[in-house]
Amino acid sequence: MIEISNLTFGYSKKKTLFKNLNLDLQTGHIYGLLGKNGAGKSTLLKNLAGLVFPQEGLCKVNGYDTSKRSPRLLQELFFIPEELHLPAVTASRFAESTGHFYPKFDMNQYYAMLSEFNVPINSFLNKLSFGQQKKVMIAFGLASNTALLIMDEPTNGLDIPSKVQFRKIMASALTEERCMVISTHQVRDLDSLIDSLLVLHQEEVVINRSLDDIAERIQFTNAAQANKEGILYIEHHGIGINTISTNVNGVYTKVDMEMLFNAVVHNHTSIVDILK
Ligand SMILES: Nc1ncnc2c1ncn2[C@@H]1O[C@H](COP(=O)(O)OP(=O)(O)OP(=O)(O)O)[C@@H](O)[C@H]1O
Repeated sequence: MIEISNLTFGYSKKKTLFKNLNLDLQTGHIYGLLGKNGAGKSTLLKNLAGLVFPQEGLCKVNGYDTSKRSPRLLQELFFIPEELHLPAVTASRFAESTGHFYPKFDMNQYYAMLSEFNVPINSFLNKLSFGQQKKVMIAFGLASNTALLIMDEPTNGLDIPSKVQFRKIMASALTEERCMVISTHQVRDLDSLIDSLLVLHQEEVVINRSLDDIAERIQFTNAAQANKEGILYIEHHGIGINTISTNVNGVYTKVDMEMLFNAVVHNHTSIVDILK
């Protein structure tokens, strides 16, 4: 559904953020996009949403070039940016005036999610707290039932109970026809939500793998349980040492996304190579 080929982009010609970046994403998945501050996560999402245009290469969603911003594409794509500037209308009025741009928009689903998130539907959106505004947009984006839903830092501003609700609501809204891409630095917020991990590092997507694929190739254990010859990365914590090692015995361990991300950004190319 998403095909990015040889994407080169920079806000100025001199400094590129991506160079010949390639990426293929499929429907039926929730992808988590990780990268250091300034790696270009938001910019990559904006290329996908057709809000900025490649200098070179092509970004396609459902076969449409996103830079052309065709109505047929835009009705199947919803982007929730990190910062919101919502109008002075109620959540109900907003849906009545905007929902019809999305042919599969479901008003009942929208109200059900707002109720689950406990957001007042009769207050002006611009008077709601940042977290409440985020919840309205998340509910609207999910209820739009677009084939592609892109969220930039959706959990920013959500309190702990709302993050739990967010994960629950997201998981229930995924279908085989939808693709969701979420960027965050709050790696823990993605736990038990995403099924595939993308890591953007040094102008490229260096990891694009399902968590199952990752667990098949590498193991996350403490030092005592690690396959000593296969240790690829270690991290000291208060009471011991955690390791990433090659999976030689076929035992699946839970993927520690934070540790994997740390390993990648510290340039442990052997891990990237194993996950290629
Ligand atoms: N509109 C813009 N004009 C010029 N430079 C920009 C613009 N937007 C972003 N940048 C620059 O592009 C780089 C990547 O920014 P981007 O926001 O995509 O990174 P990010 O990975 O989302 O960062 P963060 O994790 O801090 O949100 C940064 O160096 C930023 O200063």
